[in-house]
Amino acid sequence: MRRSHARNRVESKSKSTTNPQKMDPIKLQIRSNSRSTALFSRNSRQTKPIPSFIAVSIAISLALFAFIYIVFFSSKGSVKYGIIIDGGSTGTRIHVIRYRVDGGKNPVFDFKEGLDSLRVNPGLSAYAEDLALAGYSLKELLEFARRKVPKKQWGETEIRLMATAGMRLLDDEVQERILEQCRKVLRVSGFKFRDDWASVITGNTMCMVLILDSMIVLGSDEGVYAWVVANYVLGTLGGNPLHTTGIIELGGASAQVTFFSNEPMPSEFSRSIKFGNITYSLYSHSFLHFGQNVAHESLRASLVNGDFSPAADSLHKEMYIDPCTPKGYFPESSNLSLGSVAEKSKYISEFKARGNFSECRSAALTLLQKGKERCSYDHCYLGSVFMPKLRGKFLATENFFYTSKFFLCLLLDQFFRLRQRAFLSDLIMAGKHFCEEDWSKLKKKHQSLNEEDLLRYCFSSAYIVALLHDSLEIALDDERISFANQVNDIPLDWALGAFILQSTSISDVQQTDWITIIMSSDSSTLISITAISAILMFAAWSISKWRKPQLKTVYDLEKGRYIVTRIGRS
Ligand SMILES: Nc1nc2c(ncn2[C@@H]2O[C@H](COP(=O)(O)OP(=O)(O)OP(=O)(O)O)[C@@H](O)[C@H]2O)c(=O)[nH]1
Ligand SMILES: [Ca+2]
Repeated sequence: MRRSHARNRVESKSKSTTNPQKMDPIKLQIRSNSRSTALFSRNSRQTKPIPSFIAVSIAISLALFAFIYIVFFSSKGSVKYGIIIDGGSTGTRIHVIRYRVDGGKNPVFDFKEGLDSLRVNPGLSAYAEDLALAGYSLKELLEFARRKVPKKQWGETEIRLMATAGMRLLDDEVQERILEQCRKVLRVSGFKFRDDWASVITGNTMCMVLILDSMIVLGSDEGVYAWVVANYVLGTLGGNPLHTTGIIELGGASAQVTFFSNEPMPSEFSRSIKFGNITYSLYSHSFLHFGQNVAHESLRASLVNGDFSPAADSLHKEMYIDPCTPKGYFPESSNLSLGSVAEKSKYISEFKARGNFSECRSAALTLLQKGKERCSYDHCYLGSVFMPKLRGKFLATENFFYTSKFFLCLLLDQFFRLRQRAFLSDLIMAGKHFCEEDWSKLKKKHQSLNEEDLLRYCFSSAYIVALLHDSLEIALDDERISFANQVNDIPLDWALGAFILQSTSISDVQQTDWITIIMSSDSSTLISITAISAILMFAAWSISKWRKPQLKTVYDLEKGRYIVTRIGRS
C-alpha cells in the first residue's frame, strides 16, 4: 500500500499551526507502526522536515558561495592605502595611493582615480641651516594624507619618505640630521612608520636585493623606479624587453637615464628586474649635478672660473657675459625669488645678461663633457660615465617636458610648428628666438608664467640640445623620443614605481585578513555581505524551525477529543 504520508508532506507544512476548530474535514491517517490508538489528523498532515531541509541547505550553500565569491574573487577586493613622500631638491610632495588587493594576490592599482598628491616648496635640503623646519614642512602634507585615508586604516597604512638629489648634495651628517627631524614627525603621524622608511634613495650604488612576488630588483634607484612606472602604465612590463621604453629624466639637481640594454656593462650601472618569467637587464644611472637647476648654477660658476669664456670677452675683468640669460635681465628689476639677496647682488656684480643660444649651448656642452678625458670605456657620452648605446624608444620627463611644453605653446602662437617628431631641431630655432629676445618683452608676453621658470627657458632649451643631441647623440629629428610627464593621465613619477615594487612585496608577505576586507570594503561589498548575513540568519531560523517539533492536532478516539501531538519521529 502506498504510504499516504508521502502525498501529504508538502501541504501540511503550510497548515501545521492553524486552529483545530476551523480545520478542514477530518482525514483518516493510519500509521503503519503506531500503537493501537488510531490517530486522526484533521487536515493536518504529517509534516516531514524534508522540504525545509532542502530549502535550508540551498540557502546555506548559496550564502557560502556568495560570501566566498565576494571575499576571494570579486574584483572589489579590499581597499588599502600607501603613502610615499618624494623629497626633491626643489620641493617635497606627498603621494597618497589607494589600491585594491584581490584576495591576497597582487595589488591592483588605479593611479587615475586612486592617487592624490600635494607639493610644498622648498625641498628638504633648503633646511640645512634650520633643521626643525624640515620636519615642520611635512605637517601640511600629513594633514592632507589624513584627509585622504580613512582613520581606521591609518595604523596599517605605511608611509615612506624617499629623498633624492637635493639631499644627496648635502654632507651625510647634515642629511641624517634632516632625516631625523622628519622621523620625529612621521613617528607621531598616526600612519605606520619605521625609522628606516625615511631615507635618501640611492642614485647609483647597489641596494639590497628585493625579492618580490613578481619582481626581483637588484639594486633599485630613482631611475629604475621611473622605468617601472612608465612600463607598468604603458603595459610593456612583463613583455618583450626590446619593446620596453627607456626613461631620461631631467630633475632639478640630478638627471636619470634608465633603459633596457643587452650589452655587457659594469655592475655599478647594471640593474636586473624579473617580472613574471622575464628578466630585464637595465642600464641605470643618476647623474648628480646634471639636474637643470644645479647645472644652471654650475654653468654660471664655470663662466666665472673661466672654464668657458664666450666669444665676446667679458666687459671688464670682474664682469662676465651670461649667454644663458635674456639681455636686459637685472635681478633688482624683477621680483624674482632667485635665492637670497647675497646671490642677487653676486649676480649683479659678476654678470651681464646677454642671451645667446649658441654660446649657451656651447657652455652647457663644456659642462656635460667635463671629465671626458678620464673616460675608461670605449665611449662616454657624458663626462667619464659609462653608458651603452641608447636603444629603443624613450620618454623624456620632468624638465624635458616642462621646457617642451613651453616652447610648443610659444611657437604655436608664433605660427611656427614645433613638431613633436622633430622637437630638437625646432627647439634650436625656438631657443635662439627666445634667448635673444629682450627680458622686459618676455616678461610682458608671459605675465602668467612663474618668472623663475621663464628666466630659465633660455638655459633649458640650450642645455636640452647639448644633453640629448650633442652628448647622447640623439638625432635632431629622432622620432624615438617623446616628451611627457604622464601616460594615459598617469604621472610618470618615480615614487609610483617605488610604490609598485614595495606593495608587490607587501602583498607577497601579508595575506589580506578578512576583517580588513569587510571593514575596508566599499558600500556594494558591504551590502552584499549584509545580504549574505540575512540569508545565513534565515537559514539558521529555518533550521531551528525544522528542529523544533512540528506539532499537529488530532482527534483521539479513545479520549473522544482532539489532542496536540508531535509529528515525525516514529
Ligand atoms: N618650467 C617649469 N618647471 C617646473 C615645474 N614644476 C617643476 N619644475 C622644475 O622641474 C624640475 C624637476 O621637478 P622635480 O622633480 O620636482 O625636481 P626635484 O624632484 O625637486 O629635483 P630632483 O631632486 O633632482 O629630482 C625642477 O627643476 C623644477 O624646478 C613647472 O611647472 N614649470
Ligand atoms: Ca625629482
